[in-house]
Amino acid sequence: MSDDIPVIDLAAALADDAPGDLLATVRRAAETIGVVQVVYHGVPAEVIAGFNDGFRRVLDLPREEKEQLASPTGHPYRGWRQWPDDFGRLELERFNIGQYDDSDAAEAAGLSPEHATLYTHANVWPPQEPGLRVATQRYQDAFADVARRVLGLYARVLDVPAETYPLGDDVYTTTVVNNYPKWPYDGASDDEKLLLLEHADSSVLTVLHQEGDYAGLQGRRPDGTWTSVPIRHDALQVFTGTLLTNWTDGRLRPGRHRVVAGGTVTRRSSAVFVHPSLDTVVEPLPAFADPDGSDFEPVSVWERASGNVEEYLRVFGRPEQLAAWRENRPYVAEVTA
Ligand SMILES: O=C(O)CCC(=O)C(=O)O
Ligand SMILES: [Fe+2]
Repeated sequence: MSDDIPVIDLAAALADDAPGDLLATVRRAAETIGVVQVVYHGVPAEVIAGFNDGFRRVLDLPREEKEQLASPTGHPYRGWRQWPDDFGRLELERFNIGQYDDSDAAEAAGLSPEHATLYTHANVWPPQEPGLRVATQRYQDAFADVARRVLGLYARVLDVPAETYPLGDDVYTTTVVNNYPKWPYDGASDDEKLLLLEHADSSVLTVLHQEGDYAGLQGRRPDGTWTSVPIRHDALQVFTGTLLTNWTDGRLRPGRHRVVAGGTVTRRSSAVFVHPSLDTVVEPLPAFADPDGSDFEPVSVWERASGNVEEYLRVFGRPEQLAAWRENRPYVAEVTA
């Protein structure tokens, strides 16, 4: 049953005469499961296809060619990377893209020299796909715009002014393409075939696009059970991240999700994680703050972003990966199958 992850006509929900039951549905989802699908989201089909088709061709390249697309300095959030499980079996293949190509580009876009250091490790662009850089820029901007409009909708359904969430124009975004392998091990339960473990994103909102022939993405209901997000070619999935939960003092729930293996073709997804500008400190906004205090600690977007790589490697880093990062060289995981 997927009624708890509603499909929302975003244009209708943002219209002056939006039906009350549609707004009530949005509100219920935002206050419980923290995931909605949006249709009529306004992102042109060619923007989505330009990005996804390009990355599909990249991820379909022979492994020897993809190895050349790993970050030359071992940065875990730049370029191509594979994740084996503890048995060396491929769980996930990813391509990560930073918002700016390098620190010069970040400064040219108006970031302070300190903030521009986030981009010291440059993006990797596959020479096989010369159009991908521009296609990615369009995709990331269009998805950030969807996040802005969904935030406006979430203000509307909670009856607070549209500008309540100070996302601003200078958002901080990160982008990832996920490629999940076909699962050759039959008969396993969902818990035994997790390709991406349960988590909530640390964004304000994440806007995702999924492709494949099975509903591998699942959202966690408040009672702890799971519900799948059906594949709809016209829909984008929007997850509430922990920063929005903090801003609303817990009122809007983080969309906890995971990915289960299945299907007969490679499942692909791509996500744009949308955050406020790097100089924002996120804490409950006046519209939501409880005068008796909050359980939420202030979060500095800059401290989070700048500590991200070390934190990731501390939790998930394999010894060879850590060594590569310390020695400023590419890391390519050993994969057995
Ligand atoms: O592949 C998906 O549908 C989800 C990906 C995801 O949760 C993530 O990249 O954070
Ligand atoms: Fe996620």
